[in-house]
Amino acid sequence: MLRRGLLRPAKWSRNRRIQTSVPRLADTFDPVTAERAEDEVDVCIVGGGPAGLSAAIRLKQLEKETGKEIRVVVLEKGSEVGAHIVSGAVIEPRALDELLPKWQTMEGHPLTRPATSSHMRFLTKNLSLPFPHPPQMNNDGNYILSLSQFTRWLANIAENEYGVEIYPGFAGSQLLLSPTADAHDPWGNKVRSVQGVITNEVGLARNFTMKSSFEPGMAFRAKVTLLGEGAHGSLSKQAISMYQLRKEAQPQTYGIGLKEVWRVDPENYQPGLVNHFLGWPLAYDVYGGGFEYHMDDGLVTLGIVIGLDYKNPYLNPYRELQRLKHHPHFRKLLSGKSERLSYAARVLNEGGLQSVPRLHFPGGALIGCSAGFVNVAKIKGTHNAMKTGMLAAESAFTTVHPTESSQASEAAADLSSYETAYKKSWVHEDLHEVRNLRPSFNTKLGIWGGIMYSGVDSLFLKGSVPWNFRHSSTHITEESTSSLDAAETNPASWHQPIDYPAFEPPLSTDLMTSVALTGTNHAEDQPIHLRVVKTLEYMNQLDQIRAHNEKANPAIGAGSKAVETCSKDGDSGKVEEEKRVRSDHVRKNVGEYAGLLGRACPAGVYEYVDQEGAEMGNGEGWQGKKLVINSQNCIHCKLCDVKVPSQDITWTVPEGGGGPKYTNT
Ligand SMILES: Cc1cc2nc3c(=O)[nH]c(=O)nc-3n(C[C@H](O)[C@H](O)[C@H](O)COP(=O)(O)OP(=O)(O)OC[C@H]3O[C@@H](n4cnc5c(N)ncnc54)[C@H](O)[C@@H]3O)c2cc1C
Ligand code: SF4
Repeated sequence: MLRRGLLRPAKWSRNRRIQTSVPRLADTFDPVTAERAEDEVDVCIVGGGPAGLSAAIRLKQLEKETGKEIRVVVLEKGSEVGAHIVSGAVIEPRALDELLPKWQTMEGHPLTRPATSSHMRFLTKNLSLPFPHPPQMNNDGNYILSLSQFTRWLANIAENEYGVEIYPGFAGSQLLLSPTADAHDPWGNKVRSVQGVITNEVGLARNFTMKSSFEPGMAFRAKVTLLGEGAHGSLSKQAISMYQLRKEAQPQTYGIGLKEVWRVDPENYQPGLVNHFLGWPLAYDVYGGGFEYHMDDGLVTLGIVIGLDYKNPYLNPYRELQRLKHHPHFRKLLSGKSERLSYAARVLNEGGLQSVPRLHFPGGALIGCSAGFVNVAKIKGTHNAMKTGMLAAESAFTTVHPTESSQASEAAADLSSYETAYKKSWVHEDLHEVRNLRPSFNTKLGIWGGIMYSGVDSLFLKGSVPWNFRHSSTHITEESTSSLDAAETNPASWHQPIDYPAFEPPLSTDLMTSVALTGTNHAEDQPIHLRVVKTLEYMNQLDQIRAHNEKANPAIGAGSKAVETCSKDGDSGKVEEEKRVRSDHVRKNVGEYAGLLGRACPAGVYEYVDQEGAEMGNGEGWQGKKLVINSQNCIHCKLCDVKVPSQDITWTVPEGGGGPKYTNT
């Protein structure tokens, strides 16, 4: 795999256009007028997860089958493929069976531990009671593995057997738009098409001036751009908003999954065992539960998934996971010579079928969890992510190499055939059957009503009813890009703080001890990638991008102006505006929601600290409190962007290669 700063393969320079003017150091960087190196590819895939890698392999298989050459590039923001992958994971191999039918005979494949028994248990504080599990949770034929290791294996195959170009350490930070409106969005509006992706600049200082290590981001100009960024991707969010892809779908909803990997005492190891847990420690009105999967090599992955529509701002997902391990069941499992190896967290889509947006836009498409194909009843999304990647690849291939019956076109790539194929595929069936289960927990009948409805639907009705439940009665329109989960949060005054038990190391530890296990690192002096910006402003800025691009260098379009509110030196209007936004943020989040992010972020990035002395009057705080963002700790889970009640945090990509370094999550 290519690493940033190393020699590029011959192919790299084939179409690369390097412009000659060198930026003066300490200048402020302007992303719109910047001169960049360019590379031309047929298909640019953002994200080296199961969806992106499956799409890449399928494209190259079609090249082999037809003899028609296609250049495929995968950009991955992690320092290597798998470094940012977090999953359970018990996976259904049906998409893999289709993609690589001979995988069982392939060297080093990681599907070595079949799931041999699956159980559901209901926990009270001290008891673990058997509970009937829905048929969807049957794991016959499935495998327990580390998805991080699975993607590494898939990346090797993509690269070494099929010639996919994979560039880890390259974060897609902007969509490259056509200079003029050359296409129509799904609703008939004249829009600019996506013509590729611009990667993040490297070597910018916190105040946006250029350090000696500065390298502008590269433009990957592509006939087709596939966004496979996983749940709540930052470019996907822009595309969904720009092309109104959610116009006919319900808002997406999310859960936060936190997990640990333990090497357990051999006495407690039951290879192939899958346990799911309902009940304690979560309050009765919180959707979620625990999991425990016995992988290969004496390793057990355990964790908790919590619906982000939780109401009580005092809830602390990290403390819930630590408390879960205090249950007698987990105390026993983790006793003796057991040792914790890893900690990780990531949001996952829970919206299901009702929340799947339009999948294609002029020039590209959303694949995998960028669109949101997790089957919540199964707690599985990998099979659907892979299959949608494959379906999009087939559509992309025909766009790049039109058949005699499909006309070659100069216009932006149209991947509507992918949308049609998805609707006819087993992915759609998989989601259709369970579409009412998760939203049934949001009816007036509450959690117990949801459990009862889900039992009847999953056992007998199997989704064959004429109705579709909505995710919430909260007044958020389908077109809105605001988060439904954020809107579900209650003011702190409606709740009591939660009294979490003290940590009992090594069974349960403080947050920073866990974060240290993620290997997270970001270059210290870089612009803060967690931008405090009002959502409405963010949306207005997206509109401005389009206008701005009319005037800007037509070769290299849009992007980071949309998410850039950090002030630059000497821009006093912006400094004042930024202070006002931060002050509003603190007033809303501390004043009404007891500083929710200080608890909810699973890496301790946000702190509402006391302002001191001269700082008191500088206008960026509220009633003696100010917001501190320890962005170097961010593990890229995306919770803050989804859950912050004020909807004024936008997660953007930091320098490529930064973030966690997961190996077995
Ligand atoms: C706690 C938890 C438990 C789960 N358990 C299971 C399970 O047991 N079984 C199952 O099947 N599914 C499970 N899932 C869901 C499953 O992990 C996802 O459905 C699957 O990973 C989606 O694959 P993807 O390729 O769409 O996205 P991801 O796996 O999220 O991969 C996206 C990749 O894109 C990269 N990326 C993102 N943005 C950019 C950018 N702008 N530029 C460059 N790179 C970028 C990321 O670094 C990442 O490598 C679980 C999820 C979680 C969080
Ligand atoms: S800052 Fe946001 S994305 Fe980063 S770890 Fe915290 S909640 Fe997750």
